[in-house]
Amino acid sequence: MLPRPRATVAPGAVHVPGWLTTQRQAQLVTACREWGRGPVPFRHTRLPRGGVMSVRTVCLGWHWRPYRYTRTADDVNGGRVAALPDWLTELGRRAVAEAYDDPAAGRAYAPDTALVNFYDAQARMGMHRDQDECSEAPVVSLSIGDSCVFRFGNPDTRGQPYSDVELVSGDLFVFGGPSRFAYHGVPRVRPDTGDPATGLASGRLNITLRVTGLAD
Ligand SMILES: O=C(O)CCC(=O)C(=O)O
Ligand SMILES: [Fe+2]
Repeated sequence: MLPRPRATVAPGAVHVPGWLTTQRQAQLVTACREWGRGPVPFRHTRLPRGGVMSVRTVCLGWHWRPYRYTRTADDVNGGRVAALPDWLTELGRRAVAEAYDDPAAGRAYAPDTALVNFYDAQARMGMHRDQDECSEAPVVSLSIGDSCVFRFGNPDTRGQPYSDVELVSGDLFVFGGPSRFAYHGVPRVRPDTGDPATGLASGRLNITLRVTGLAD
C-alpha cells in the first residue's frame, strides 16, 4: 500500500496517517483492556434525553458524561476513574509536536483526561463538538483497529462544509486552533479492516486526549 500523505483537513486540524507503529498500537490495545477492567468499566453513555450512545467508553483522569467532567463515574458505578498515565501524556505531547511541526506546542501540551471509545461494526457517533473542556488546547485522537469514516466539519454548523477522512489503524488526528470546537463525528465503521497484529480482532478503538482546564 502506498503511504498516505499527511494532510491539513481544516485550519488547525491535521491528519497524520500511520503515526503509531503496530507495536505501539498493540501496547495501547493491552492498556485499553486493562482500563476496561476497572475501577470503572466500559459503558454505553446515557444521554440526558434518554438516548444511549452506541460506542462504549471508559475515561482516564476525569470521567466524562454529558455534559461535564467529574472525578468519579457517578453514572456508572461511582468509582474514581483510573489515572492518566505519564506515558500517554508523553505520547500526546509528541503527537502535538509532530502534527503541528512545533516542538514548543508539544512541550506546552498538558492533557489531563482521555476518553477511550470502542466501536463495534454497528457503532456510530453523531456530529458533535468537544466543548465540555474549559481550554482551547488541541484534542489528540488515536485510532486502532477497524477503519472508519471520520467526518470533520466546521465550528458553526453540523452540516457542510465538512470533509470525510478515512481513519485507519495507527492514524493520528489533531484538532486545535480554529478547529478546536469544530463539529465532527463517525458516520461509519468498516468491519474487518483492522490488522489482528494489534491484538484487536474486531472493532475500532479511538483514544482522545484533552485538556479539561479544570482544577480539583
Ligand atoms: O472516534 C473518533 O474518531 C472520534 C471520537 C470523538 O469524537 C469523541 O470521543 O468525542
Ligand atoms: Fe468528539
